[in-house]
Amino acid sequence: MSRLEVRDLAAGYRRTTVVSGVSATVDAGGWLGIIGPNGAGKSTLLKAIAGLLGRSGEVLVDGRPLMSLPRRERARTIAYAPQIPQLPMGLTVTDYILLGRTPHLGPLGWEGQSDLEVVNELLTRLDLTHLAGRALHTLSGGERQRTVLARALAQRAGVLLLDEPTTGLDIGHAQALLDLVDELRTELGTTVITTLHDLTLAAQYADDLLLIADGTPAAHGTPAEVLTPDTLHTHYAARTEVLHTPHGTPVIAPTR
Ligand SMILES: Nc1ncnc2c1ncn2[C@@H]1O[C@H](COP(=O)(O)OP(=O)(O)OP(=O)(O)O)[C@@H](O)[C@H]1O
Repeated sequence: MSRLEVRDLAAGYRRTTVVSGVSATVDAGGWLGIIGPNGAGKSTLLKAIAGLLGRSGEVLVDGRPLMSLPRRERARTIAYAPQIPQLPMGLTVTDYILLGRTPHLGPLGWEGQSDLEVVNELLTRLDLTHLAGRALHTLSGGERQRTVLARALAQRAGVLLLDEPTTGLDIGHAQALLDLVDELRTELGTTVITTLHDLTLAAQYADDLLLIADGTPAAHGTPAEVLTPDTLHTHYAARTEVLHTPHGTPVIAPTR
């Protein structure tokens, strides 16, 4: 169970600041969706939270600064799946997902039965079992995407950061993935932050949404509070109608 707190975070590349003024708290088992137009800084923010970019401000997990944790403990604390991963192409799907277990292996680095069970469950849940022995470079885009997510989920970290996890996935595989993440947060108390372009999916899974525009927070609240036609017009230059499911969840319909 991990509570994540981001305090006045700013980050960028070389001398250019891309995101700034970001503060947010995600309770243990909570789900924060980061949304915003192309180039707004969502991926940069996620990388900065993961500790992969130079930044100012603070990221605390259960009150402890993330960067103060030893490397191995940090890997058990926070897992990150990038939008465009660099893959070691020679590996098989199973061996690649097993890499996610590295922070949990014993001193000799051998994987045990419990590690293999975690990997097998993910292969099943993400519809990858038939590809278990395939080399990564032979996978389709959606298969590769599910494999990358499986590796991040195998890490069983308390905080899960997923950058556009449904990109390239068909609607069924996208739902299966988000359902699995949702189960992890209810069963294990995993705290989740995802960037998502699909605003309807974001509204269905996240407790809260943080809208980033031009590198700064433009709106933060429940999906119903953030996803209004006015906000979408202002920040996305989009024409939309906001419908609602019988449960009251917003459904974003583009209009002509
Ligand atoms: N490695 C980099 N070096 C320099 N600038 C970068 C780098 N990566 C991203 N940027 C710039 O930072 C800004 C924010 O990029 P980022 O990828 O965080 O946006 P995003 O909101 O995730 O966009 P998208 O929705 O298009 O994926 C953009 O102007 C981008 O060109």
